[in-house]
Amino acid sequence: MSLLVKICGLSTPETLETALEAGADMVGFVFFPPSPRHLSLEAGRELGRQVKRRALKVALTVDADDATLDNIMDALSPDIFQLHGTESVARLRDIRQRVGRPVMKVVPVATSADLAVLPGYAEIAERILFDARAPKDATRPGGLGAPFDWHLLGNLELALPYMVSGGLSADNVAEAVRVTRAGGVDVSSGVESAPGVKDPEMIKAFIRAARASQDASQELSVR
Ligand SMILES: O=C(O)c1ccccc1N[C@@H]1O[C@H](COP(=O)(O)O)[C@@H](O)[C@H]1O
Repeated sequence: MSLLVKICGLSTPETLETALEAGADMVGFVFFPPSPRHLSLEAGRELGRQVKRRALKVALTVDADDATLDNIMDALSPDIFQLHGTESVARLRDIRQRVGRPVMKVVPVATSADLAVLPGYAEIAERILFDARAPKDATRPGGLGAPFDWHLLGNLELALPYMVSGGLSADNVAEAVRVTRAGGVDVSSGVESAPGVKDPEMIKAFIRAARASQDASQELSVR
């Protein structure tokens, strides 16, 4: 299966176009006011129109209430919701039913104990995204450019598809895929020149490096 590449936190037509033309499978839009990548509903609507089915549109939310989810559905009509907060399994079930779209639950990782939540989420979510656990005093639960210890996923057996994020860049994405055996990768800070400012060359380099990592692992498996 081909590696899914998600570029998250896109906020301008130009960088969105770069990600789409470079072959991103998923493009992420952040709806979380404290984030430097936060989008208004109107900006989300415009960027969403630009995608024209060339990639899956992912709406990133953090403990969003029902009204916010409804507004995002109306503006962006996302293909997937990325739930990046402390949503419980029960809340996940409600959201899944309310939006009628697949959900990708983020599991923050710092130690192996963080993986204990997986069986509950796996009943509802279509996909899991493992991200570095943010420090307690962080202003947001992700998008901080910090990696976690990928070896914690080394022996993971999960029936669901999963992706990995947290401090990825063109330089380390191949190693992250090799260690975690993730089916997808997600990046935000690692393709930016400053928080919230996406860099077209870094986006292209990341997608190239992610694709090359897969070619390399396929080569190894036929030897
Ligand atoms: O991007 C943000 O600002 C953000 C805000 C709140 C929750 C998650 C956020 N981003 C996601 O965090 C991970 C890791 O990002 P990074 O590459 O380390 O910057 C990724 O899934 C982003 O989508």
